[in-house]
Parts: sequence; C-alpha cells; structure tokens
Amino acid sequence: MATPPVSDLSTKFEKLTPGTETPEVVVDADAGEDVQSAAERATDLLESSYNVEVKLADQQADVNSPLYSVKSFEELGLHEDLLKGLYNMKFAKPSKIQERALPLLLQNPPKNMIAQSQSGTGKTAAFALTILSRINYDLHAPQALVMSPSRELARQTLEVIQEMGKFTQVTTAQAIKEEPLPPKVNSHVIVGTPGTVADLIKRRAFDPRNIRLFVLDEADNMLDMQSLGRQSQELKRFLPKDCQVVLFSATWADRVREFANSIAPGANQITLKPEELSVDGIKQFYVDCRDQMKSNKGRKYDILVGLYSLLTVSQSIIFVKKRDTADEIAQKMSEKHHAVVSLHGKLDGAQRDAVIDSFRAGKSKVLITTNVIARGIDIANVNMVVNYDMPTDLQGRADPETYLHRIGRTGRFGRTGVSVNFIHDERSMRVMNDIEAHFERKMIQLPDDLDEAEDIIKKAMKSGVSAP
Ligand SMILES: Nc1ncnc2c1ncn2[C@@H]1O[C@H](COP(=O)(O)OP(=O)(O)OP(=O)(O)O)[C@@H](O)[C@H]1O
Repeated sequence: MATPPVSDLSTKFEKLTPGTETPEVVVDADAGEDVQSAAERATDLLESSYNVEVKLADQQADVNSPLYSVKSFEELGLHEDLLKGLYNMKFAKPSKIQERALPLLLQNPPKNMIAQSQSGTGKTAAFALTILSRINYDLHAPQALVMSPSRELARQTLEVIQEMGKFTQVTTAQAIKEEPLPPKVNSHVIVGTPGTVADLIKRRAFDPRNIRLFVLDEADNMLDMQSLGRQSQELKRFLPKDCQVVLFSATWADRVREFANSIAPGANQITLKPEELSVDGIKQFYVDCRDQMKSNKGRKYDILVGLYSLLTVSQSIIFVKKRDTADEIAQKMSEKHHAVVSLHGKLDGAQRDAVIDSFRAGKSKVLITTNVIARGIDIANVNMVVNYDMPTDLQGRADPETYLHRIGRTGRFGRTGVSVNFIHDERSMRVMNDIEAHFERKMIQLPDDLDEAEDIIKKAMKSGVSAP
C-alpha cells in the first residue's frame, strides 16, 4: 500500500492513543550498550536560585544562530496533524537544521541524508517529522527503524516521536535490552539499540521489507564503534534497496565519513566546519588543580566539592572516566547532602531507567556518569557540565567529538550553560589544549579562589555572553 502524499494524510487519520495496538518491545543481549560501556574510558547544590535562561525568540531572530530560519513549519509542507503536534510542544519556528533538512528529507523519490548540526539544535525533530510524514498509517507493520547508541537515548527519542505524533495514528515500539519481547511487532516505528534490533530481525519478529526509513542517530558514534558499525551495516542488508537512510550527528570525524557514505550512498549532505560546532550559549571554563594538588593543599575531589558547596546550579552532569569513580564521587557527595545519582554500564536496565527518570524529573540534581550518556540526552534544566576527567580515546589522546557531545548536554536550544574542565596534570592540560585547537576556541581559566570562581560562573550562567 502506498504512502499517501504528505498533504493527503489528514483524511486517513483517526485519533488513536499511540502505543495502544502494540506493546512496547524489549529484548535481551544488546551489543550497542555493551560496546558503549566498554568505551567508558574515558546539588542539590543548595537550593537553585537560577532559572535556566531561555531567550528562544531572540535567538531565532538572529540570522547567525543555528536556531534561525527563514521559513515557518507551515511552509515546510508538513501535515496539519504534525503541525498540531509541534505547536502542542511549543515549537514556534523551525531551527536552521530543520529548515534545511526537512525539504530534502521529504522529497520524492526519497534520497539518503547525512546531516550535521550543533548539539541541541533540533536534529531529533527533523528525523521524527520525516518518519511521521512518511508512514503509511493504514499498514500495521514497522516502517521506520531508528538506531540509538544508548538505551537512554532510545527511550527519549521514542517519547519525542510519540509526542510529536500525538495527533496521528502512530504506534511505536522500543527495542532495548532486558525488556519483554512480543513475538510479533506491528508498530509503525521501532526505536532501539542496534544489538536488540538485530535480535528482533533474527527472530523474525517483524518483516523488514516494509521498512522505508532507516535512521542512525548519533551515527558517527555508531559507525566508529566496530561492532555497532558492523551491526548497522548487517541490519541494512535486510532492508529494501530503496529504503531511505538518514544519518544525523553533531560531529563527523573524517575517519567515519567514508563509512557513512557507504551506508548512505548518494546522500544529500549538510556539514559544518569544526570551528562552527561550538554552541555560543555554552561558556567553557577550566580549573587548574595542579598547584594545589602538588602542594597537597587539596585533592581534585575536594576542589569539586568545594565548588559545588558554593554554587547554586539548577541541574548538572559530571563526566568521569571510570564507573568506580562515578560511584565514589556520588557516595561522597551524598554524604555532603547533595542530591546525586550515578549512571553507568554496570547498572542493569531497570536501574538505569530509574536513575535517568529521577534526574529528568528533577528529583536528583547532579548526575555523575561516564560517556554512556554523553550523547543526545536532552534535559532543559542542566546548566552545568563538569569534565572531572577529560575525554580521551583508548590511546589517551584528546577526544574532541566526545567533549563536544558532553558539554552539549547543557545550552540546549538557545539556553545558556557552562562547562568546567578539571585539569590535574600535564596530560589533562595537553588534552584540553588539543580540544581548544580542534574547535579554535579558548577556554577560560577560573581563579583558585572558589568564591571568585563561583561569581564568574554565576555571571556566565545569567549573561548568555559567549566565551571569547
Ligand atoms: N523548532 C523548535 N522550537 C523549539 N524547540 C525545539 C525546536 N526543535 C527542537 N526543539 C527542542 O530543542 C531541544 C533540543 O533538541 P534535540 O534533542 O532534537 O537536539 P539535537 O540536535 O538532537 O541535540 P544532540 O546533538 O545533543 O543530540 C529539545 O528539547 C527539543 O524539544
């Protein structure tokens, strides 16, 4: 059965609660998450007195902002039920990536897409709208497959699709580790991690021949990780030849571009230069702990806690290299009465869900984590990101892509936020300098005096002024 043209869909729609037809799918063994975890090498801060500053209207009026667009959602030719969904989510205007990508994504015959845009600029909505525009709602079978690198991101993306499609008949299923698997999946959209989706296909839980859209979110990350890249490629072999392949990410290291081109041949491409990637609303700082640590005046951890005891931050995320460090810091900060949780690959699925849900609901104020949720997670109240350990690759070299994704957990869609790097030795300084050089952006040193540092961070959070 053919998909009705975008403008014809209204006649086909009846109200239906998303997800009522098919229970959410869940499975076992998920290599996606395991691989992600293996790569983990890498307060209630008193009462919050700062509200996250949002100047969306101003930002969307600035032609140089990635949030600016010439057009409206109506002009992008979206169906009125999707427009309703967008307005219900309080989306007034498309962002630049939405304005540029949507006409290309919706053209017929469909063309593949490899797209890049800064963190927090609305890439999810761009592919979610494409999916919701392309589904044939009369056909009760999976037609879009979305791959995410982590269970947290898969769950979040699923919710976005459900919310955006609230006024359509869309049905969705999630394919993530440790969840019960129905023998047959009939939902229009499956969002999952690659290993679990592969498992679904292996078990013939759905017919892949109906898939018309294959989306790899955070695609560079998946293609860069050998087993995920292989899995994604294998999955693609089961899909129809004319299936539209859509790859989105904020970062595209050169080494994965070739792979991307092979998985999405002939794609339309939207790219940015490294120096265009930094989000202006995120002010980037560092504390140099080297002298204090040398003179035994304080350990790195004491400096972190000292900073947190002074700062009033809405919510924040602290990134560390090892799972044990995450747990240790969480425990010590809890003893100091901060509302802290830790999240990493050692936890089981239910525990991970409980932790992220509690943080999302604002019940905990500080999330300490490894790279496992460095990408995609969208929580508006996060206004500080701390790199307790600088992000490095397995060889100990600077990992600018992970750095950009980590700090991108703040400053979402025009909000302001700060990031603070903890520099404790020559190596971490070198890593930071390499990241500065990569993005052509200097980070600002915070003074040793924590009261002064607090003052600077406070102003940065309020001002929205870019770091030089
Ligand atoms: N046109 C819009 N108007 C208002 N808000 C929007 C619009 N598009 C997206 N948003 C909101 O902006 C936030 C960031 O969007 P999203 O998570 O899609 O960013 P992203 O580009 O995928 O980020 P990342 O690179 O971190 O994955 C979300 O809270 C989303 O609801």
